Amino acid sequence: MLGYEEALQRVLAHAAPLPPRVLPLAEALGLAAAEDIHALEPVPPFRNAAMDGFAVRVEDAARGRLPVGGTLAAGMAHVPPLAPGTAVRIMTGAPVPPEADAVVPLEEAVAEGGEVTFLRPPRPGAHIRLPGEDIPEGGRVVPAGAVIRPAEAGVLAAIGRPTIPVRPRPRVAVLTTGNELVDAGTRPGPGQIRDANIHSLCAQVQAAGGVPLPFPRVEDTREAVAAALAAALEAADVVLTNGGISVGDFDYIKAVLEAEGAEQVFWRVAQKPGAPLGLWVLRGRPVFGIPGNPVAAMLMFEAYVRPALRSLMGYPHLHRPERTGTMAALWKRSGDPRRTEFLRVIAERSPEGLRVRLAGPQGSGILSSLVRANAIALVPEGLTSLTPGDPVRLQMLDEPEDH
Ligand SMILES: Nc1nc2c(c(=O)[nH]1)N[C@H]1C(S)=C(S)[C@@H](COP(=O)(O)OP(=O)(O)OC[C@H]3O[C@@H](n4cnc5c(N)ncnc54)[C@H](O)[C@@H]3O)O[C@H]1N2
Ligand code: MOO
Repeated sequence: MLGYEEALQRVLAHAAPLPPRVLPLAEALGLAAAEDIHALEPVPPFRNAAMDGFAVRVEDAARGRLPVGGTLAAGMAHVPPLAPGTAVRIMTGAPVPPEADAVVPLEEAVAEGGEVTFLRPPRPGAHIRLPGEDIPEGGRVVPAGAVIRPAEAGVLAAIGRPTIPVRPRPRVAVLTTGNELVDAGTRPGPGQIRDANIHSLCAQVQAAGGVPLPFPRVEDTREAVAAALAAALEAADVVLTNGGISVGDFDYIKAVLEAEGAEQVFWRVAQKPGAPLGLWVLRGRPVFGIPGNPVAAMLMFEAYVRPALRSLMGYPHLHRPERTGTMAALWKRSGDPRRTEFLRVIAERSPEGLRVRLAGPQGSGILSSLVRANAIALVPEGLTSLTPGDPVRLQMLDEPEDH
């Protein structure tokens, strides 16, 4: 059976960055630039004062008292020439007259009766900001793939780009299936349980940067599954189906996908939980068949869907930080050892490094132990136990992707 690493590679091979969209800066925040952005003009565009004070010629200022001829404010379109042997009051951001070669801050000047003297002679170029000293004309301000943060938004605005082509947020349809499910706000009747996964999966989509599209719950019939799938493919870039993907009598997802002519990328992976995970491509869109058990659903999202969404968004880093921890207690595998096992663990800093213990019982329906976990421990196939002191491969859940 297909292994975890190979399945992940196949997922990423079907998650090429989405076509760019030009978005206003505020909407582009957190998204990856789709192309290199260069400045068409220098920033700042003209010589201007870095301090409130006096614009002078250095040689005049060195001679002592100077008459003050007017005031230059930021935003003035026309700057009169600086007459020889005079100073002019100037405010931060105002254009510096071409004849001036220094600005003396107010704190270093004594102004009295229309004249000014300086505590010390200014250096040539003092407190004058030069055109292009921030960004030269033609300079690259944002490389393709860089994520737009507030600083990039500011720089882009400064070069006259109120919009930018970015990789957009993928719209992700989330379809939960199962006749036993009722809404979170409903008291379950006999045999019913609340639909936890629509909430956990939509939250995971949002946390990954995507736009969740929660669909009305899908009944366990072929017709209902087919209709929901068709609607989801209309509305979304990626479809997540949840439940109904195993071998039960009412598991219709796979059969419907096949009947619709979907290309199966894989179905079933040698892993626990999440063995029945599948990926199909239908009408050019990836459709993930995610197992219904609540922990399997969330872990499969974390292991496969989250990196895929990040890849669609053109992010440079797809994977959580990996560390090696040290097992603090015994863990014994139950069942077939020919599969990767994802354990919910708590990794705690200690002087010897990260000490790792289980976050609780590891059953596929026990979501509370995922609440406590801050890492996933990956146990490779073949290993039947971990004993105290054994090294263990960790993926850190609460830390941003770094590779
Ligand atoms: N004979 C076999 N039986 C099962 C196998 C197998 O290989 N052979 N695999 C098991 C594994 S592993 C899993 S995981 C499940 C996955 O099955 P499905 O994806 O078809 O999921 P369902 O049967 O629909 O549901 C499984 C379980 O999860 C509960 N569930 C489903 N959806 C939700 C939801 N939205 N919120 C909360 N809980 C949900 C559902 O009630 C079931 O208890 O199959 C095993 N069986
Ligand atoms: O693999 Mo299932 O996903 O254990 O619960």
